[in-house]
Amino acid sequence: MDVITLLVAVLVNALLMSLALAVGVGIRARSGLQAWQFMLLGQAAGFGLLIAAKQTLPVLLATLGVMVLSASASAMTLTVCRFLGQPVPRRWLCVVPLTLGAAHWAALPDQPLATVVTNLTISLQILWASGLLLRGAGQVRWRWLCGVAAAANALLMLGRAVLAWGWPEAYPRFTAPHPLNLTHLMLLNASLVLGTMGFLLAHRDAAEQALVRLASLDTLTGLLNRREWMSRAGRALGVAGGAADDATVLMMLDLDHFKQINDQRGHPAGDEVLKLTGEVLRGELRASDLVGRYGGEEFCLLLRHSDPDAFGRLDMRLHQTLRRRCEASLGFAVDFSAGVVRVQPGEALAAAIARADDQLYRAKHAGRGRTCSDDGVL
Ligand SMILES: Nc1nc2c(ncn2[C@@H]2O[C@H](COP(=O)(O)OP(=O)(O)OP(=O)(O)O)[C@@H](O)[C@H]2O)c(=O)[nH]1
Repeated sequence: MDVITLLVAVLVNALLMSLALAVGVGIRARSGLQAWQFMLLGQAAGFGLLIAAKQTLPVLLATLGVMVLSASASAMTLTVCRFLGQPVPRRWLCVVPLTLGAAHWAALPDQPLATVVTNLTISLQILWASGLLLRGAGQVRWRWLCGVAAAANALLMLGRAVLAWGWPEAYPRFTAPHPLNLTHLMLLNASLVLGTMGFLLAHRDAAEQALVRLASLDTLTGLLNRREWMSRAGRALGVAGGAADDATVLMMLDLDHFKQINDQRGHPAGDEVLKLTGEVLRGELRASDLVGRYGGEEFCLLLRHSDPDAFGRLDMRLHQTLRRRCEASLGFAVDFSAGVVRVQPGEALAAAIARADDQLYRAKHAGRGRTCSDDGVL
């Protein structure tokens, strides 16, 4: 087994995986997988240039090869940042390959020094990406897979830098048939495959999470949709065990004259009102409260540990804030009617909703813009 054969194997492997990703998953701009495709292409191009440098223009092609490999390591960090939703350190990702190119060019008359500079820089780049993956990886398997594969690869590169620095005669250059070179290239091949598998898993996880979000959230307001609210409220009330405490309050809320808003100002204005209502509800309620869009212009709230005074103040704030926000953003005020009940211990969710709906009906008939209750919540 010689180093050039292994290098060609890495090149072909990286090219094929990049192609397979493009064909299988497509090319979606700014996605993590797209950055990984760049990483794979960078590996193929970088090693291609290093092999070509053996035949012609050694200094120029080797320097270009080193820069491309460093850019490929930057693409790995970009991949990780995109999958983890972290800010991308763009400047660093560009500056490091350019600086390495200049340093390699300057150092090249001294081959061991060029090897040290190259291996040290790229190994630190890869360790950076691997650190991002492994820090706080918890139970996320793809992070361990990609992080450990990258770290092993980086550590062997670091070993090369140390050898070239301390024992230049024993480690002349990266194409020498040294056991470290052979081990590194085999491990690099494996780490590219494992990395591709890991990031495909990450891609699948992200798609799964997006589906769960889509299935549980109302797309217009960002609140829980009816099905998800019912299921969470049912659980919160402990339907089976009748665990509702006597300070659990259920509120059904319906925007007033909403049809008129749609008819007179257009459907988009109606949608804006719904979005603002979602924002007001999210802004005014506690994280422990459950709020959902029940349907159309109707919303439902389940509030735990709500005493009458606190609920009265919240109710007033909701009416005032919605009127004020609509006035400020849309130029007209919108109010709502609501019915509120205290959930009885052991009461089924559907029964509490029906009682709150009766109170809502009362509020509409009493002139709208108010909240009604018949069991002392207000
Ligand atoms: N813009 C918009 N309108 C919606 C949406 N969902 C339901 N609606 C409209 O909401 C309106 C509800 O009208 P109604 O049930 O008569 O209620 P209302 O006009 O608010 O009357 P009151 O509740 O009695 O004050 C209908 O015109 C629906 O088309 C939506 O997602 N966007």
